Amino acid sequence: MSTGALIGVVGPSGVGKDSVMEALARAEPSMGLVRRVITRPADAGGEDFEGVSEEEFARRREQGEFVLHWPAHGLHYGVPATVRGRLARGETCLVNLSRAVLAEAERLFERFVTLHLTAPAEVLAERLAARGREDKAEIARRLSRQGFALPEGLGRVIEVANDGPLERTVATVLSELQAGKV
Ligand SMILES: Nc1ncnc2c1ncn2[C@@H]1O[C@H](COP(=O)(O)OP(=O)(O)O)[C@@H](O)[C@H]1O
Ligand SMILES: O=P(O)(O)OC[C@H]1O[C@H](OP(=O)(O)OP(=O)(O)O)[C@H](O)[C@@H]1O
Repeated sequence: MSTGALIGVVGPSGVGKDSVMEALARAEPSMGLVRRVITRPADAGGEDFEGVSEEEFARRREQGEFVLHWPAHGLHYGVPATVRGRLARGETCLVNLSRAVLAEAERLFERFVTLHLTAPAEVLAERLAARGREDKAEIARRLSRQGFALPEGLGRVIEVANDGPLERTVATVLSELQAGKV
């Protein structure tokens, strides 16, 4: 069996990373979602994640339980190393990443694809307000990162606008992935 591809989904806050990942997994049952470990209260809402304390996160990091980890928005995010077993069993996995770890992810995973989602600034602002997980100040901080570019020299990048219906984004992503025979 061939190794599964890891699809790292990136883009500015509010662009729809989690929504697109969930819709892709619904549309294509061979794709699985990676549940991240985050130092965020477990009942914050939004994506399905495992909420842990700072101490527990540090303990897991030191034990090598994360294959990737990074700080952002005053939180710590970790990708459980168990994703390696899933990929080895041929599963295609979707994971929400920071743009800052893409080069490292390419080095670590044999079949890595970046899915870069985009949307106009006013759409991001409207969506973050409607999502309601963060207060106004935190939304402003998140919006200020929207211009943050992808690192130079990445291998395989698929860029898709998520400014229309989710179904359209999903169809475009699936056809781009198939075109590249991921
Ligand atoms: N294509 C879309 N059309 C309309 N609303 C969307 C679309 N994609 C995402 N949303 C909404 O935008 C908000 C932010 O989406 P989310 O998936 O949390 O983005 P991100 O993970 O990139 O911050 C959510 O309330 C979600 O329901
Ligand atoms: O370095 P960046 O590419 O800007 O990404 C920073 C962080 O933002 C996102 O987090 P999260 O999903 O918690 O926030 P979001 O839903 O508001 O994007 C993403 O998953 C990273 O953890």
